[in-house]
Amino acid sequence: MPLPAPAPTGSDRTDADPARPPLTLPDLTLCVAGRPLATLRGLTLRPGDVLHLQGPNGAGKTTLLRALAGEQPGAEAARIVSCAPGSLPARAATAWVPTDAPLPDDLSAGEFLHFTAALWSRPVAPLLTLAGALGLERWLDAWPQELSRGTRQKVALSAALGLELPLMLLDEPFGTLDTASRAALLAAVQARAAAGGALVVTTHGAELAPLHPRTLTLAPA
Ligand SMILES: Nc1ncnc2c1ncn2[C@@H]1O[C@H](COP(=O)(O)OP(=O)(O)OP(=O)(O)O)[C@@H](O)[C@H]1O
Repeated sequence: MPLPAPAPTGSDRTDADPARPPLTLPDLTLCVAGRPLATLRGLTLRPGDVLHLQGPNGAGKTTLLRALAGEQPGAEAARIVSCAPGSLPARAATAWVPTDAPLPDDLSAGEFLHFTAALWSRPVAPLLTLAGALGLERWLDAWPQELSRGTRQKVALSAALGLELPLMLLDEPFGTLDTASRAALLAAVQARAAAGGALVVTTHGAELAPLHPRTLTLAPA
């Protein structure tokens, strides 16, 4: 399950720090099952950067995000807050929202937001504020199985963005959202960046264009 992750404590705490860029990606070849998939030119994401990760279907966008989240090999050379992907400090600094993010069956949407905030030792207010902006008030007492796909995604996005971690990895976050919710999500992404968060966002569309993001296009290896 992408969220929650271990709660950061003591020296693991990774609030935005310009001296520790949220993400450093060297030139690397992304491999899946031992086969080269895509090549990346190196980049460093600093607090406030929004990176639009783009490329055709099958280029490896999701694979790269999963590797950065520490869920599979492939990006061992990357550094997240100066630490290896999958390490505790890296995971403590990263909010990862895949497409169709799973939610626990035994928590209502609101309970999930409270649980996530408590696990990360963060205030729940930002998570609830985002949930409100995404129109989730009437769904906070509902179980995941009662929610539509887009509504579940809004819950996961509210949890991830509301934690206000240094790095957010969002895979096709606009894909299941209605028009009003897309605008609310774009505003939330912009606010996180303005507050010093760094975000990597995949989308085939032009939703991020108003933010003038940096871009990284995956090229076949
Ligand atoms: N665990 C795996 N084993 C083998 N092949 C895999 C594995 N994971 C992904 N792939 C392959 O890697 C390629 C890249 O997939 P990925 O989902 O990362 O692409 P994407 O750029 O996100 O595509 P889309 O735009 O369709 O979401 C695909 O050909 C996929 O089948």
